[in-house]
Amino acid sequence: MRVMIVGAGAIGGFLAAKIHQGGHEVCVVARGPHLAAIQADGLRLRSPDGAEIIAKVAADDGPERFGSQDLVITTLKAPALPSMLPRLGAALAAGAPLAAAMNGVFWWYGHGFKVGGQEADTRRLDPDGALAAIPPQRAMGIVIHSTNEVIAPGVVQNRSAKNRFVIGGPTAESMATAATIADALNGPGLTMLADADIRRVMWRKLLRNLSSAPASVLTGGEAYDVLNDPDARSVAQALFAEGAAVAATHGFSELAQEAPDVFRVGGGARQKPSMSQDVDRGRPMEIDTILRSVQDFARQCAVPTPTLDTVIALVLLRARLVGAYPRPPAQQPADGQ
Ligand SMILES: NC(=O)C1=CN([C@@H]2O[C@H](COP(=O)(O)OP(=O)(O)OC[C@H]3O[C@@H](n4cnc5c(N)ncnc54)[C@H](OP(=O)(O)O)[C@@H]3O)[C@@H](O)[C@H]2O)C=CC1
Ligand SMILES: CC(C)(CO)C(=O)C(=O)O
Repeated sequence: MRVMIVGAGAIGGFLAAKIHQGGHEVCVVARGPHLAAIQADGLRLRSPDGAEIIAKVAADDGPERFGSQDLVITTLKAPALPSMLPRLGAALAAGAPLAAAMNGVFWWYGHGFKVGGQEADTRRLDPDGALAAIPPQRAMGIVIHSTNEVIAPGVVQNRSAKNRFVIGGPTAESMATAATIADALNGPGLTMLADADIRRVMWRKLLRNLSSAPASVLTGGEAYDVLNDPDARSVAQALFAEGAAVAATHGFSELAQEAPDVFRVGGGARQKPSMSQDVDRGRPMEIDTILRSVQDFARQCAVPTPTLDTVIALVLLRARLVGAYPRPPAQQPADGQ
């Protein structure tokens, strides 16, 4: 299979190395010193035990020169996807599916998915309509259960004992394609499973991100700190409960029962959630896909979310102060100020 990974950072680097190891033809789109290191020495993936694989993959700063692919996986942070899309024409020309491996709500989530007689409100995720150009039968999402970080240019450190990726899409046709992709990619080095109920899988992960990421953004703590501090933990539990109440209006009421697992003593990664790493680096944050989309769903179904509303307001301010989220037009400073 010819597979392109667009935005081969932490997650994309893991996937590229593993898919390459599985015998597929892999090319990656990256940039800066990370790209230069991949081009010079290959993509290096380190396991938690220190073992390393080096994947000699083709790499460039754009997708254009690689030509048509059988599968395009984007592992860009969500805010970067719309501006990349117009550049993917050649890669997608032969009808390749586009799978987004990401946290949060997929832009296609509402396609054919009614909540109280209305399509779920995902307008915030595609305000300019760029992503709507992807035909739903070729649109896919990958839910990630794997922790990785780019620790040096060209070097990805994996930090999970188990790494599991779950793929699915919004239509019967995209689900059939997702099953074919999972068959092709799943193997000893990579767990890639298809799930026809991908929205449920998405929510399970989303509730975990939603619970721990905001307090980490606001306090600088790791996910472990947020989930084990007696005071911050109650904020995380309230966020989980509100998110689970929203998920229930979408038909996923059993997810509320997972709270004891999420909040078991000693749980939570010994690493800052990626949204918190982004605010530290002043990089565009996935606030719309992980937080505000859930708030939009809540408003559509009249579910009260007082804790979520409060933390979103504070996270937005923190993000705006470091330039990681746009200010509303009314708050743009006047010339000369
Ligand atoms: N890391 C993790 O452990 C987990 C991440 N996720 C999710 O996975 C998704 C990907 O996250 P992650 O891998 O951590 O993110 P990274 O920032 O590590 O990877 C994204 C990569 O895309 C690159 N990039 C951005 N724009 C362009 C462009 N125009 N051209 C070329 N390269 C570009 C970035 O470069 P640059 O660095 O220069 O911006 C970066 O290397 C997110 O949705 C995240 O929430 C989910 C579970 C765990
Ligand atoms: C790895 C994990 C689960 C940590 O919260 C994550 O999804 C993230 O960093 O966004």
